[in-house]
Amino acid sequence: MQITNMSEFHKHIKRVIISEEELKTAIARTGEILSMEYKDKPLLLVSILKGAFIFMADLSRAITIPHEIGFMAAKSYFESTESSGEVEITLDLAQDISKYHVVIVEDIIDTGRTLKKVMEYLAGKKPLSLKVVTMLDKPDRRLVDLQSDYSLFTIPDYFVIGYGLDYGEYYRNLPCIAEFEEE
Ligand SMILES: O=P(O)(O)OC[C@H]1O[C@H](OP(=O)(O)OP(=O)(O)O)[C@H](O)[C@@H]1O
Ligand code: HPA
Ligand SMILES: [Mg+2]
Repeated sequence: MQITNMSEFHKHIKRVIISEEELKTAIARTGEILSMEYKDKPLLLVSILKGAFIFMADLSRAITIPHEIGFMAAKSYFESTESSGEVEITLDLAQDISKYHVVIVEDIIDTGRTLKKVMEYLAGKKPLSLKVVTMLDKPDRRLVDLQSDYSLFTIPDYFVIGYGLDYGEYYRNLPCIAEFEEE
């Protein structure tokens, strides 16, 4: 799929679910909480690309204590609103994480498959501790029994786009979270 004109682009944006202002407020509050929780500890934020890139950039700037950042990439959704069921890790971390308290930064937990795979992988590298912060949690679609430690918004079973989240690689640049309109 390629979207090259604005009417095609807008046609798939059904309605705003979470506004830019609501996101900003929630991220600022989460930054404060993490800054207190990890004070005087070696903190490493690990973002799961691509979806978490905008949340990661905002959250890192909302955290006022010293910390490092790292990136992994995982993919299981292609041109579909359904998970393919196969999570592929396409980019590995560059750091040795054994001397860090690691916080995984995710954009969304949906079926939970991506997070499960990433958590198992990172736990095997024996960090000092391992927690998860997710911008969005969609518990109705969970297929794997896991929860995040910090969750900014719980959403119903809608396929959502914006603020890093895509459909077919588009819509990551929307400044809010919107419901995707299939056709
Ligand atoms: O809980 P799950 O059902 O596993 O879904 C959550 C994952 O799916 C999306 O990634 P995607 O595969 O779309 O890759 P992307 O981040 O590059 O868009 C999203 O960014 C999460 O990482
Ligand atoms: O609702 C969603 N939107 C975009 N990407 C996703 N990956 C899992 N769930 C979603
Ligand atoms: Mg995606």
